[in-house]
Amino acid sequence: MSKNILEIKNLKAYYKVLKGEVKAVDDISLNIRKGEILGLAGESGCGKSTLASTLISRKPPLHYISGDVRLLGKNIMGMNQAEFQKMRLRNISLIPQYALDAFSPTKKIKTLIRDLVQEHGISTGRKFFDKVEERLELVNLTPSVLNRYSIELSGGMKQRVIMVVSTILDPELIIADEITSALDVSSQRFVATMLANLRDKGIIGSAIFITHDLSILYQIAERLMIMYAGHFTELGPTDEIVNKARHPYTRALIASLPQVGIQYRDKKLSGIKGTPPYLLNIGEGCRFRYRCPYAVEQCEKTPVREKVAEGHYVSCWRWKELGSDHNG
Ligand SMILES: Nc1ncnc2c1ncn2[C@@H]1O[C@H](COP(=O)(O)OP(=O)(O)OP(=O)(O)O)[C@@H](O)[C@H]1O
Repeated sequence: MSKNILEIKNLKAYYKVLKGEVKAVDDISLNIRKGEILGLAGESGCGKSTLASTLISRKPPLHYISGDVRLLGKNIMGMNQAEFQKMRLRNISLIPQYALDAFSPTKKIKTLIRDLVQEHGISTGRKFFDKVEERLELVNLTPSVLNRYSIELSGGMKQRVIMVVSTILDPELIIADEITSALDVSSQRFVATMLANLRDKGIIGSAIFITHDLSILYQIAERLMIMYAGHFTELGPTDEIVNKARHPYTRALIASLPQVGIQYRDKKLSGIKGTPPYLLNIGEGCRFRYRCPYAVEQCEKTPVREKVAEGHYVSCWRWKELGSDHNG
């Protein structure tokens, strides 16, 4: 059997809007290995959440365009809603941001959990809530939160409740989408570490951890993938990406690693002027070329993905000559 839980090949998913197509996920390839935490990072608008939505829901105006996505060997892009729903929570599960806030503040957490999982055809009897209570303790919450209202919980507590619900059926793959972004620094670390603990205990298999915050990924992810403006930029072991990145954009991200408590979306990338391009009907070429200090004529063509070292890939025409000690 494959050592990969998820295999994504040349995936394209675009928003179809009145003026054309927003190419938010454009030719992304990525395998998720059994048991790993992969960090997915990049500036706001680079397509991280769109990649998560493409895997989980694909609601209009988001449309799958092409490419192959296999979860546990099954082609999930070819599945209808009912077929995919059977894999939700059991095989693949999303931990969304702010999930509890979307529900009625007049319902107790226990009722909210019941509503959430019943949508997936899961029975919510005594046995189910015994397991919920056990899991709440694992994330340092007491079972008493079940009888409280969501407005009585802090952001970090709510995120941990959602983590418990999303992982209750021990899914092989978790996608955590910006689950730490709205939290203060100590809660961010706590929630991220909790997710890593669930993996270490074998409760979840693998995870894709999406965040703006590279410093959190540095602590919990074995590999990092960087996206820029819907394109693949760089992928590799975390240490190698942090210390020996080849892509000028990755290097700029690393160079702009925030001081404690400042997220880099709140801060301009040091040394790089400008903002990411608008992805509506965007054409050929490296999408970073408008901001890249090393851009040349060749960058008008979309770079191909090349192997730098074992497990380390980059999409930049100039990666070899630039080496790994330039500064974005
Ligand atoms: N419903 C939509 N219709 C059209 N374009 C969209 C829609 N949702 C997102 N986009 C565009 O798709 C691109 C990718 O957005 P996405 O939210 O996936 O980025 P992100 O990296 O997750 O950003 P953030 O970190 O801010 O959440 C952006 O250019 C965004 O404007």
